[in-house]
Amino acid sequence: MVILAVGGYDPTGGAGISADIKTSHTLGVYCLSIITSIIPQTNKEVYEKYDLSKENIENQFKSVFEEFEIEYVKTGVLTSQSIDILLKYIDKYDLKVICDPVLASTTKYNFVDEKLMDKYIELFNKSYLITPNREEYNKIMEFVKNKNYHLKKDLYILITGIDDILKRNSTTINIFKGFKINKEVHGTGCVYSTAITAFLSKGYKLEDAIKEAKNFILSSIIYAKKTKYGYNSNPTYINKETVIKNLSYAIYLLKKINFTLIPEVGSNIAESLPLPKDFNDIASLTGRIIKNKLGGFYVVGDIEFGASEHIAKIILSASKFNPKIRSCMNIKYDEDLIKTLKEKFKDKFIISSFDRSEEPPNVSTMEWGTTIACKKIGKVPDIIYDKGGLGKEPMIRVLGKDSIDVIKKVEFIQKIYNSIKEK
Ligand SMILES: Nc1ncnc2c1ncn2[C@@H]1O[C@H](COP(=O)(O)OP(=O)(O)OP(=O)(O)O)[C@@H](O)[C@H]1O
Ligand SMILES: Cc1ncc(CO)c(N)n1
Repeated sequence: MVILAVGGYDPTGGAGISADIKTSHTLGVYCLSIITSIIPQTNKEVYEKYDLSKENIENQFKSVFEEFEIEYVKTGVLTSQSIDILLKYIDKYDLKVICDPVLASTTKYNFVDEKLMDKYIELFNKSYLITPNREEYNKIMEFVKNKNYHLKKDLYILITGIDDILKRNSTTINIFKGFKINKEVHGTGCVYSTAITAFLSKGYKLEDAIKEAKNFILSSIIYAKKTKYGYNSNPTYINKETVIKNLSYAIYLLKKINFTLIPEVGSNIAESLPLPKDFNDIASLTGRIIKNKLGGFYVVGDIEFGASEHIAKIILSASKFNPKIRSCMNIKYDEDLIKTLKEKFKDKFIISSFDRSEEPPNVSTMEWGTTIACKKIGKVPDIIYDKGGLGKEPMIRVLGKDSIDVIKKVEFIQKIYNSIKEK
């Protein structure tokens, strides 16, 4: 698959063509790119907008259409000259255009004047989908009304916000629920519209492409790159395939460890999609990791989504505190081990706990216990333990950013346990 991104260049890589290429590449789609303007900027301000000449843009178009067959085009920051050229190519190659109408930067630098708005209306009427944020949508509709213009009836409009509203012919046809993450991230509009374009180029139907791109942009925000003045979106794709691969490799790694910290009830390891809503967003073993008679262990069952409740509840609660925590494994409790980890490895492991005797009635122990353990220290710990209760085995739970991270922590903990027991 190939897509073409036409937009501005942001040297920090947070928005524009750089973000488009990273997004497309992360999704396995080859991204051609045409630069309309060079826009030096930070997350605090835009320094300038240097528009490339009509001749140069014309040659950029000529080169990519000479070398490749292109069906989908995503647009970012455009200029009058680039829109004029694009309009010709849309007709000549019957292009499907996804236009992200970037009227201004998040730092309030205007990219568009009235003359250019006229051109944008012409482009919208030759586009498949436009993806304005709420402010841009209101400006476009006011401009259309004031100039007595009309938008074609079959134009899809995705109004982005936290929830995104898909309209066609002024009728709402779907709403894509979001989840506010407390970060102001630069370039989310670019990444989102490019992700939609990439999924469309893979053959996804529009609403499926938007749904998948929504998961993609949320992951890209969760894993956004901290910069001096803010955050840059970090195109990140974690889907069911990623989770299953991680868990499979994690179990492969576990089998290389002399893992003996197996509780009587057995162990399980689970990993979730980003921002899991329920058990179905979390994969684990359908069976358990259980001791065998030779001092080793068996891994029983397959990896399936929805297979775990106990460990899944821990992840569902922990991810509310830190959406980067997507995995957990329960291992055997040992008092000396916890004591040693607390005294000698506090720089490596953040440890918290809960006391079952303090559990209120009618709660899920794992949800209540995980929440208590996180609230106690104001973050998600690496280890949450409890000393058990009536008919309940004491337990250690190891948490991490994914199941491979968790296994590496378990391997270290096992070595500490072995060193204690050898003394
Ligand atoms: N902090 C956030 N938490 C959750 N979702 C977010 C956040 N910021 C942006 N998004 C999502 O990213 C997508 C695009 O973001 P937005 O609506 O901000 O576009 P935009 O204003 O064009 O972005 P930009 O101009 O920064 O490129 C939307 O689906 C929105 O829900
Ligand atoms: C180059 C570029 N494209 C898009 C945006 C929108 O944020 C930006 N700030 N810079």
